[in-house]
Amino acid sequence: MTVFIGLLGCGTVGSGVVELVERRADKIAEITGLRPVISKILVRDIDKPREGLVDSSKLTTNAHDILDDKEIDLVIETIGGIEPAREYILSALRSGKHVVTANKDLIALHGVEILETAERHQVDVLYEAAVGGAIPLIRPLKDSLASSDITDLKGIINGTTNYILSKMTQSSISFETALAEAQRLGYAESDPTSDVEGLDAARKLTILASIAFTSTVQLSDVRVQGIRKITASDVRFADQLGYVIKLLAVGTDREGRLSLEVRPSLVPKTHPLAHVSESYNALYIRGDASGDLMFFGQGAGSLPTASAVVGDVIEALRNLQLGVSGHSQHVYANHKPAVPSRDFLPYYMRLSAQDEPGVFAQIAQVFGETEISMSNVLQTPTEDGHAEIVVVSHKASAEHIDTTLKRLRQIEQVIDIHTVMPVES
Ligand SMILES: NC(=O)C1=CN([C@@H]2O[C@H](COP(=O)(O)OP(=O)(O)OC[C@H]3O[C@@H](n4cnc5c(N)ncnc54)[C@H](OP(=O)(O)O)[C@@H]3O)[C@@H](O)[C@H]2O)C=CC1
Ligand SMILES: N[C@@H](CC=O)C(=O)O
Ligand code: NA
Repeated sequence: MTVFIGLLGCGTVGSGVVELVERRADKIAEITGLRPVISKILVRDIDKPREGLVDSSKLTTNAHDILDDKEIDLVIETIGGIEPAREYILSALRSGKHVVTANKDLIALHGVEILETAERHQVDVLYEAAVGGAIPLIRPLKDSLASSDITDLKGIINGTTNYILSKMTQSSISFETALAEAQRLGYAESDPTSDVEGLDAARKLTILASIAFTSTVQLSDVRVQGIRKITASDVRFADQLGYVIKLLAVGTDREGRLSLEVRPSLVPKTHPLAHVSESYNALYIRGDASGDLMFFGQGAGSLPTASAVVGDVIEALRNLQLGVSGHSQHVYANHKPAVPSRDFLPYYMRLSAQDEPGVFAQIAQVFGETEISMSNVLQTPTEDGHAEIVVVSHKASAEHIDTTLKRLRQIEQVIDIHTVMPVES
């Protein structure tokens, strides 16, 4: 039997989905007993040249051609953003169509509304592609690992920033050139600000943390810092000190209190996360029974993301065939409070100061008075007669570091504190 599919959006991910559904149709029919056929494809610009297997006779610019088509049982959404994707998905669910989406913005912000609508209409809504591209994360957390209390999530969940930081480290190319390349390769969001500012990773962490910590996590629970302020100097200093810089997403559940953060961090070159390069993502998960696990794979790009989308299509078809649709989603009733992290970590600080006798002594005095010991110090003169100073502290709380930074800013000869990042051990 054939199941007709409507595809909303046919860009980087959507065109990969067209290719993969075509390529895997026989196998999917063999696995599920149902043959998927993409019968209509919604795009914004019908005249745009399209490569690959996209059949132009299936294209439409009218969403109703798909949403009102009674023959279509499943809708795949790869438009991105909030509207009109939200309205199209809700409309599809209300008409009894199953939905597969790669849209983390939407699931992070309107997940509860979408999951509850799907539940009411007894249809599936699946979103494995929304986090970590090809890496199975949502399903393992929802099913295989539900036997454990998950206490820690830590990883690299944005391909664009990881690509930029890897290129700045390995090839010394500029931030702007690396970002342009990530856009050309289809890793970046249509507005790459959300990648660079850490918002894309924060949305993904919201989704992961909701499932891992069985709580309705909100995007506002996540403290977010992106990589915009990281310069070639930071990359160079980190390298000299034996680290690489990575944008990490970190979530912990400590007796029902959640700490959720996305922030650039120094990772020792010997740490497994240091070797996760370019568009690859990786996530550590710690559970009380499972112990530590690490998931690794391609977190962005056309076919890797399409592989997760088509994996969800297979699950939806299987559920349809077994008559068990509408039971895949979970909405968590409780909301665990979000609190600042209490973890003690070493910190990296880069500041510039007047290159004068006695300035370094004043800086060292502040560290002494605020009782934070320094484990490493680098100082280099700059061309404009200033000094660039890097201090790596011993372990301290974020609050304690803030007090030290305030005191450092009061030193007249301290011009600016450019970068402050925790250091992973
Ligand atoms: N790129 C990646 O690596 C990954 C992306 N995602 C998510 O997948 C989704 C799609 O991303 P991506 O494929 O990169 O995005 P693209 O910008 O490449 O593609 C978007 C597609 O949607 C169509 N579209 C946009 N707005 C409208 C509209 N208002 N009405 C109809 N069609 C519209 C575009 O039409 P047209 O072709 O005519 O311009 C295009 O075909 C996003 O939610 C993204 O976050 C998730 C994981 C990885
Ligand atoms: N822009 C995202 C795409 C995948 O989710 C990223 O860079 O990771
Ligand atoms: Na995934």
